Amino acid sequence: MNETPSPTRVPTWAIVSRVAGHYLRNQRGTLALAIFFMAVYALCTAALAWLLGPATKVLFGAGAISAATPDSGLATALFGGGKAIWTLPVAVVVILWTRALAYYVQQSRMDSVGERVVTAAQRDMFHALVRRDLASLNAVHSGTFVSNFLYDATLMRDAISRGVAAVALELVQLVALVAVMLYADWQLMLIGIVAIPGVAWAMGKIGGSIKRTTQRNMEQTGGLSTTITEALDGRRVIKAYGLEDHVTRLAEARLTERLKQLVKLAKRRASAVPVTDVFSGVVSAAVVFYALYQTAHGMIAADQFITFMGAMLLAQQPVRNLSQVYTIASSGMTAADRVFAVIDAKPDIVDAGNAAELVVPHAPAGGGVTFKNVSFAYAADAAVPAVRGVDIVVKPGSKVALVGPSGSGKTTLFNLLLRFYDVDGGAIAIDGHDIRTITLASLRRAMALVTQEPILFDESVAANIALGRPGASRAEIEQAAHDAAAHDFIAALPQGYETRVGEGGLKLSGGQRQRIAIARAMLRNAPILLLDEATSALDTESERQVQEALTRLMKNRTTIVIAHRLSTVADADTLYVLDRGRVVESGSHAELMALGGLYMRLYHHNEAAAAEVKA
Ligand SMILES: Nc1ncnc2c1ncn2[C@@H]1O[C@H](COP(=O)(O)OP(=O)(O)OP(=O)(O)O)[C@@H](O)[C@H]1O
Repeated sequence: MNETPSPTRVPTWAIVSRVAGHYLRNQRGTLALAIFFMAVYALCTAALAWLLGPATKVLFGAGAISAATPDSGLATALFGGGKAIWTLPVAVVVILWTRALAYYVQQSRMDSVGERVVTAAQRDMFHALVRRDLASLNAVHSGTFVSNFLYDATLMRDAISRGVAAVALELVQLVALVAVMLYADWQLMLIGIVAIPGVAWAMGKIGGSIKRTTQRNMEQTGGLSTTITEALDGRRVIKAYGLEDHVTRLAEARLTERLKQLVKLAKRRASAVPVTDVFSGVVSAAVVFYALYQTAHGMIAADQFITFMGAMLLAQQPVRNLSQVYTIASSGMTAADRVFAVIDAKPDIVDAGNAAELVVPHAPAGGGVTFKNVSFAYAADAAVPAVRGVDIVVKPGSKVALVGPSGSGKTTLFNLLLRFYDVDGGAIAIDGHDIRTITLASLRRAMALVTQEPILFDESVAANIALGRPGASRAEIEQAAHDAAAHDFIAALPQGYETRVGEGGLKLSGGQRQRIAIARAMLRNAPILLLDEATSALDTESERQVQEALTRLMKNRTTIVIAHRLSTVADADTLYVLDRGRVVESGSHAELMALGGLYMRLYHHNEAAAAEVKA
């Protein structure tokens, strides 16, 4: 089973432009507000650096302030004439409070943008997921999808709310601080700029490594989700066979493997700040050296020097944060790539361009099904066709049974009729219409499928029945339940039709679940009924009740039934006996028994097994 749905396929710019164009587009207002407050935050930081000049003047006297300083007029107006003792502290408080408010607004807005983007992406993922072909759903383990949904989407959110937000915030701050540094001394500033290529190169290296480690980590998270879903889905078998230790070992192996990658990732991420510090340390030393040289030669005033150093020290934090942002963004890109891979997966089984809506009347007017020379092989086992040269005719209103040993192709024929897969050769038609020429929705509307293990969702009984025909009235739901011999037990449940059935319908017995599934099929009122071993998992009493319900359900409908217990289909109009993908015999029960072939052997084998069970 493929657990690696998406190696990195798309360039970074394409991912960024897709997030921006598709997901951030309708959040422009919030983004503009956040960016405005980021600018306010940055200006406040720059103002703090600038304030160091006047503060120096106050502390060291007027001689400390450079006459050439362009803002000395403003500084004098605000802080001159002894006012500084009041105005300077007030300015510090006002700037810090404004900065705090700006931080809160921009951060909360950006977080909400991140959450909205992720929810929109999850919505798109789910939409694409449920519309995928069965083949592609089968090819990826459900645990991987769970991890796409929860883990990858969260990394994507972090990249936006902590990554994009921080990039914008820190960049604006950096620009403002650079402006202060330039104003204080442009030559010193040039020395500072020398560090940028070095830091960028180092960050590129670290980011690339983080991307690769994140990719592996995501795959392992998918594997871990798989182990957890399997352990929960198989809980009954695990308990019955005492497999707790076995599955715990599996989970531990996954966790240990994942931990290794997480530790590696943590190391890569943590290396971003020190690497930046190494570069900025060298540059700071060079700046200090040159500044001291200038001071010694009377080329720079004390307030300029202090302002420059203040701005440079304040700039360390944005530079550090930017280096970390790169690591968060790298993970987010990898995650977004995987998320988009899920969203972009297009089903192969789609409506043909000129597909028509098929309306199938109930028998006897319609509902005839024909398989003509049908062949099909699953992609996983392309060399061995699952069915080949199959010819089956199901007349409207008749009951046809598909029988045969395990693996002979019975379920595959259902899969093909429902167009879960397309035939490789031959054709399937309903009332003479090739099913590839009609819309998928109308094709599937014409059929009701009742499976051996009915699928119930953790909703109310009424909601589960209503899935047969969304929008059905309460009276119609109850009528369907009556017809399925389910009304009495439903009425006896604690909240009647409003009782939740539990995960997978676990709060109900097998027979009860089956009758709810039959009620659902009753409500669907489809002209063609597909029964897949509908009674084989039940005890005698439940089977009798379900069988009665099924008999009512089959009235005026074409029925195709897969059966292992041949006694339940002895009354079928025609039985098709499959063996290794081919129809080897067909006819009524009596005809097939008279033939004395595979069917007769299977029948005797069945009878003997049933007698053994009774004994
Ligand atoms: N999703 C799949 N991918 C690959 N091979 C498959 C798949 N499903 C079924 N097969 C193969 O196709 C063949 C027919 O399987 P199918 O499920 O149609 O048999 P069946 O008659 O319904 O068996 P059973 O009575 O045991 O349910 C088998 O060899 C099986 O291994």
